[in-house]
Amino acid sequence: MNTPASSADGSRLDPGFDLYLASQSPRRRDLLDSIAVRYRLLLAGPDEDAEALEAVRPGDTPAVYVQRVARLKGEAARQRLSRLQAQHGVAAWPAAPVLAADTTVALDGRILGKPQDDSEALAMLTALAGRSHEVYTAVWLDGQQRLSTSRVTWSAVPQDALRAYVASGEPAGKAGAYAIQGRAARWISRIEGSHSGIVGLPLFELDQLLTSGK
Ligand SMILES: Cc1cn([C@H]2C[C@H](O)[C@@H](COP(=O)(O)OP(=O)(O)OP(=O)(O)O)O2)c(=O)[nH]c1=O
Repeated sequence: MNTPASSADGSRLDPGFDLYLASQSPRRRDLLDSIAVRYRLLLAGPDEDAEALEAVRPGDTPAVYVQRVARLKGEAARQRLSRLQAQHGVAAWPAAPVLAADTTVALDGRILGKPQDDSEALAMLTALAGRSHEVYTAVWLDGQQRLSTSRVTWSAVPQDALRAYVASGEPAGKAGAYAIQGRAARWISRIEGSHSGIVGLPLFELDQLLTSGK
C-alpha cells in the first residue's frame, strides 16, 4: 500500500511533529513545548461527550480512576484519528503516536475532580489547606501507560485568601481547584514526586513511553 506517511522503502516519513496531543489543556501544551516535543492537536469534536469519560464509578480508587480516564481519552482519540484519515487521507492526517493524560487530586483517598462552581472550589481548597494530599496523573501513549503519583503539602491558608483565590478564576477547570504553576504556589510548602505530573503531564514518564517505543 502506498501511504504518504511512508517512504518508498517502507520507513516512516517525518510528518513534521512527534505525536498527536489529545488534550485541550494549555498546561500540557506548555509542558511538551518545554521539552521540545512537537505535537499536533487532535481534539474532541462537539459530538463527543468528554465529560462522560470522566465519570467516577463506584469502587474507583484514584489510581484506577485516573488510568481508566486517560485510556478512554486515548482510545477515543485514536478512533478520531482513524475517522479523520478515512475522510481526509493520511497525507492530511499522517500516522503518529497519540498522547492523552488525566490528572486527579485525592484527599484521604477521596477523588477531587474539577470544581463545578465557586462554592465547590472553596470547599475543596478549605479541605486541602493545612494538609497533604496526592496528585495522580496517568499518561497514555498508543496503548502504553505510566502513572505518576505525587504528594503535595499545603500550609494553613486564611479563608479570605482562599475566597480571593476562587474569585481570581484560577481554580476553574483544575483538578482539586488549584494550580501549582499559578498563584497557589505560595501556599505549597512541600512536594514529593513530579512537578510536571502535578501540573498535568509527567515528563519523565512521558519520556519513558516515547523511548520504549523506539
Ligand atoms: C493539581 C493541578 C491540576 N491542574 C490541571 C491539569 C489538568 O489540565 C486539570 C485536570 O483536568 P484533566 O481532566 O486531567 O485535563 P483537562 O480537562 O484540562 O484536559 P484534557 O482532558 O483535554 O486533556 O487540572 C493544573 O493545571 N495544576 C495543578 O496544580
